[in-house]
Amino acid sequence: MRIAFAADDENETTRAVVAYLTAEHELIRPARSESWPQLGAAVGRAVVDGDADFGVVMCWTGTGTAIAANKVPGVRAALAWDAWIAEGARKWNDANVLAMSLKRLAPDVAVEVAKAFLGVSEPDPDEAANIAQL
Ligand SMILES: O=C(CO)[C@H](O)[C@H](O)COP(=O)(O)O
Repeated sequence: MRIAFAADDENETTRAVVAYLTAEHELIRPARSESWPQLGAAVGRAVVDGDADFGVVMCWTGTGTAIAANKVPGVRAALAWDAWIAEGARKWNDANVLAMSLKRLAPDVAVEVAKAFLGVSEPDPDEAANIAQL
């Protein structure tokens, strides 16, 4: 899949996520900046515009990039810190952008979270009515 990715800092965790996305998906970098509001918005726009299937954003907490992405109409960005939360965000919320903390997730956990998020092909149809209200 085409994954739009941005992070406002680089460390072992972001490098592990980039390596995974590059190996398993097509990595798209819609913006290079250290401004987390701009990065979150750029990834959100890439998803909504159809340039990417999903987005992954990372900042120190994950929250700022999630908020910035969610300001783009049509984006449903979810902050996730473990695989269950990430999988649930896709299944039950049809999230289209994953946000993670690059400071609090170990590299292997961040990759596991991204894999769980991107591993769900379709949201749960039982949630369709709820998702439609978002
Ligand atoms: O987690 C973040 C936003 O939620 C940022 O990564 C953190 O606040 C650092 O930002 P800056 O480099 O602009 O000081």
